[in-house]
Amino acid sequence: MVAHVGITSLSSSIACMSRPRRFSFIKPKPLAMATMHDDPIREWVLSEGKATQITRISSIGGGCINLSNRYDTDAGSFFVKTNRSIGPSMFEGEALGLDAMYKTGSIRVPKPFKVGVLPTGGSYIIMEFIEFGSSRGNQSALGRKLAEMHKAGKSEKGFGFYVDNTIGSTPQINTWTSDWIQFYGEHRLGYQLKLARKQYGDSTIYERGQRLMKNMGPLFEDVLIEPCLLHGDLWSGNISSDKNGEPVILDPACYFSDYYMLATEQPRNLA
Ligand SMILES: Nc1ncnc2c1ncn2[C@@H]1O[C@H](COP(=O)(O)OP(=O)(O)OP(=O)(O)O)[C@@H](O)[C@H]1O
Repeated sequence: MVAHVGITSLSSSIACMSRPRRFSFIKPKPLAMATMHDDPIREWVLSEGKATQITRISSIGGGCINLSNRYDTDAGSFFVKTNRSIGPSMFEGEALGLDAMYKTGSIRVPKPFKVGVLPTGGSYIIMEFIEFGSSRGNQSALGRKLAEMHKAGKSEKGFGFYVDNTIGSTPQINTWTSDWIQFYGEHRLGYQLKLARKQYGDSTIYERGQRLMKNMGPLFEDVLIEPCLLHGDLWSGNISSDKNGEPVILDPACYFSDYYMLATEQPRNLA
């Protein structure tokens, strides 16, 4: 089983794993009660989503950070996440990640459709709704499909991503960097060490980390590391399967890096 064990998302992962999935139904508002511009989600579904009618909106549990809803319409179903307090940049990062993975034509991911701002504050993302199967699917198929994605998702800009995104709710810095050691040292290890020092006020681990960063170079002397597209937050809660048992991955924090970081978040020779 591929498991994400990054520092930032471990505690939120545990909290999320223990959450039961909950479904409840919300009666869609009749048109007269919600004018189109009051509700950009409804507006998108009834225009670019090509629906003429929303038949049901049901809430989906499972996530920790956002509210999730399924919109059933006469043009199929849509999956919608909203966050009442955070601006659109978190969902923009998610949409760019989903789009990058979708375009590799390898593993199944929901196609992102729209990100926007809610008139009452906060933001939303609309994407393809995927009907999940009952199991987590075939794990060797998952491994093969991920490898296909890594092969297909290449970067011409080096290590990083088009935007900074978030892992859980922690910012993830993706500044394009041509050298992997520099990228990993500065934007992954170094950034996390700074957060740990700020949050816990203990500089011992920070100083040890700085020493490690300075001495990483020789460990990778003869290793060729090519940037490839990573999901970036691949823990069991972000892996599922569709009705046909095909693996599906969700809720990414994508960036281009060493594919070995997929499983361990540790550089290969230090694991
Ligand atoms: N495209 C989709 N189609 C159908 N159901 C989905 C889809 N994406 C996610 N889900 C379901 O909704 C739940 C919540 O989604 P997700 O994990 O993306 O929310 P989140 O609040 O952003 O999560 P987290 O707190 O883990 O970052 C998932 O556990 C999954 O069951």
